[in-house]
Amino acid sequence: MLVAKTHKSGVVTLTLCRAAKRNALSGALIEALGTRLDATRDEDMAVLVVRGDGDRAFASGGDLDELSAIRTVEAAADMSHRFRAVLEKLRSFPVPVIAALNGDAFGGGAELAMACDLRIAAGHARIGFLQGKLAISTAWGGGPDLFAALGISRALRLLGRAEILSAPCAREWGLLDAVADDGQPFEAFVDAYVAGFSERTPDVMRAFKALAHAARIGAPRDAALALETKHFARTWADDAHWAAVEASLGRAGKVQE
Ligand SMILES: C[C@@H](C(=O)O)C(=O)SCCNC(=O)CCNC(=O)[C@H](O)C(C)(C)COP(=O)(O)OP(=O)(O)OC[C@H]1O[C@@H](n2cnc3c(N)ncnc32)[C@H](O)[C@@H]1OP(=O)(O)O
Repeated sequence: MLVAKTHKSGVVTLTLCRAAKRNALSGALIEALGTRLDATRDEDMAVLVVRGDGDRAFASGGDLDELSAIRTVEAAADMSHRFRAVLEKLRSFPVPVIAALNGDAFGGGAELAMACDLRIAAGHARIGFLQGKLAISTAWGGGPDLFAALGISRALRLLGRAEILSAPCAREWGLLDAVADDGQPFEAFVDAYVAGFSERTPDVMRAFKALAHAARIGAPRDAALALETKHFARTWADDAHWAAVEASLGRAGKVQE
């Protein structure tokens, strides 16, 4: 199995299972990820976590052995479209997607991390857009994502110098949202971070993700506002809202007089 799926209280986790090759993104692995995402999107969950197996790599990039068979402009463009289409499934996934970097995210692996809404990492993890070193540019939407996340100068610096950032440095730059403390087991760190989201109702997390996606794609303001009203009205009228109001007023379970 190339992509394993586990469930835990409002959280679905997809794990890239190719640790022996440092979770290098082969065509089969990317296809398996796309299939898993399609089969998962309608499930009842607050958040999706994507991680790599093992502790060396989240994903070491495109599978350099396999991709070396691609030699023409047309075949390269086709590969770019096919792989990007799978990463788009993460960008438009109906609930927030958290990349949990158990290890390094390099090249296409960094693009995969950027396709997620949030990134958290083990202390030893590194992130690097190494494409320039291989005399290629980004291919799967990671370039635009990086410029949106870091601004022009920092993104160009990372790409142009093929710099590798340590997790603490990436955290400082805002590329990572959280980094595990020294000695903190990675699973416990991920669980603790994710718990802050999984306490929310799946509907509310879908609403927040819709707004996040609108922001990512630069949706016109009118469209973003229409989305906001649609989701707000639906969540407002939902029983979960009134139960939460009662609980916050300390009236949970009391009979109304
Ligand atoms: C194509 C492009 C794109 O954007 O599309 C990119 O991704 S450009 C970026 C491409 N990525 C990279 O340049 C990073 C390449 N990988 C690494 O730097 C390293 O493997 C680390 C990720 C730091 C892990 O180092 P570590 O010492 O733990 O493992 P290692 O280097 O011995 O690798 C273990 C096994 O995984 C394989 N392996 C590692 N990365 C691979 C990759 N990207 N494609 C295909 N195989 C890969 C190695 O050949 C080796 O296979 P055997 O055990 O059979 O010998």
